[in-house]
Amino acid sequence: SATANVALYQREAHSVSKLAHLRFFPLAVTGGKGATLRADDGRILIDFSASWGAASLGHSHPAIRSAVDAALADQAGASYLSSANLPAIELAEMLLALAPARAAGRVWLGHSGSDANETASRVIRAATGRPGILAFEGAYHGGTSGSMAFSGHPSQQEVRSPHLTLVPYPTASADSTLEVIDDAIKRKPGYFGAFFIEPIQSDGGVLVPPPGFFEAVQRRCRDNGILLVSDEVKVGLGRTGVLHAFQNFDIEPDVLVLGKGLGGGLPISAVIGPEWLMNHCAAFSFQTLHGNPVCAAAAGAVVRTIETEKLLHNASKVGGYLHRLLVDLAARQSAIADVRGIGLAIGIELTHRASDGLSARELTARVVYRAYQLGLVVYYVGISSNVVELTPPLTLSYEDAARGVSILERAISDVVGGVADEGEHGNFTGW
Ligand SMILES: Cc1ncc(COP(=O)(O)O)c(/C=N/[C@@H]2CCCCNC2=O)c1O
Repeated sequence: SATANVALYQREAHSVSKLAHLRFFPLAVTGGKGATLRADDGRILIDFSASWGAASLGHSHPAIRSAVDAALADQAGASYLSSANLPAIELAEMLLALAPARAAGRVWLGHSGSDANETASRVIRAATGRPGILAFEGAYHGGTSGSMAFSGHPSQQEVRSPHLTLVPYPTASADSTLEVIDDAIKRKPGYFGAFFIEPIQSDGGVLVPPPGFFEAVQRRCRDNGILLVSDEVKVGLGRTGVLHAFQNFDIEPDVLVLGKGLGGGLPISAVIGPEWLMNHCAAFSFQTLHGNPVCAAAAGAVVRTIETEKLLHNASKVGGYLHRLLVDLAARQSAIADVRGIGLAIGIELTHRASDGLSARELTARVVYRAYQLGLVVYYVGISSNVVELTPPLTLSYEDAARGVSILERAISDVVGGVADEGEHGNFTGW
């Protein structure tokens, strides 16, 4: 019942800070298995978010449990700063073997996508002497000062670097964005050291670039000595049905950034880049628990399991099935303006409802809240907060995909039909 949730929520309100809250409904989780979460009132909910893509193997995956247990049973220290450890070395070797040739030099291990992107931007500036960074409007590269500094998401306006040049994300035509890029590079030759891209721009609204766009971006980077950095924190590691999301295009980045799903729910990230860059100097970017054997072992289990359980295939097949179900749903629900994405990285854009003056943002907040009430966990993204984002575990089954979509359909119908929501969603500000 809702009171049980509120009870745990009330306990949380008297102990846990709200500084990290990005809340859409009063979910309190006490457990989880596969693509489901158990709420503290005993309800089992389908999880179409996987905690923003981190639970890549779903919840309580045995491969992660046994890897973590083994790493803890004979713990090789708790950091790779001042001693090497086998799990971190094994993980680095695995990631180098999977990395694109241009990036296959050395691996830095961190805790999060934020510290990984921050490290990549800092070391590129230090190693090239070029302070300028190109990135896209709407891009989310992190929540630390150093990674917000070159993000373009509206939630991160106050901390932008003066060396950041944001370019518009291309919609149908790439030409106008390419002109902006050409102009920026021409004005400041030798100034830009890095161009940060997300193969699919997630928090900006699950945006897929027009064909040929990233190839054109890469040509400009290569022609002007600008390193192409693929931020695959959310859509990498199999989510789009191929190992690296950049492989959906004919490009090869110079630097690859991984996070979220790399640890399967444990905090670990990676920057993979050429040796000249990644060995620029020692003692350059470190935090105490970086490269600890437990998280490294979990990540090794994730990378191995993607292979052994053929999760690229599953992401592609179940992702395609999910996409088709949602396109069919869009034909029945005028509130859905677009369904887009690749594999198990999908965005459902909702549009405003002229009939009752609900803004797209308000409609989306109500749909997400109602879906939670009906048993589906899903959040929204987008520069206008009107895109329902699906980043379920890569292990998602056809059955759970179908169950989740039918709940989503009911949620949309209830909100559009005025059935749902006693206004409680208003207590949750989301972004
Ligand atoms: C492409 C991309 N790059 C870097 C990050 C930052 O990762 P961390 O939140 O692990 O520091 C993210 C994080 N994305 C946010 C995390 C916070 C909640 C909002 N939704 C996200 O997925 C990201 O999507």
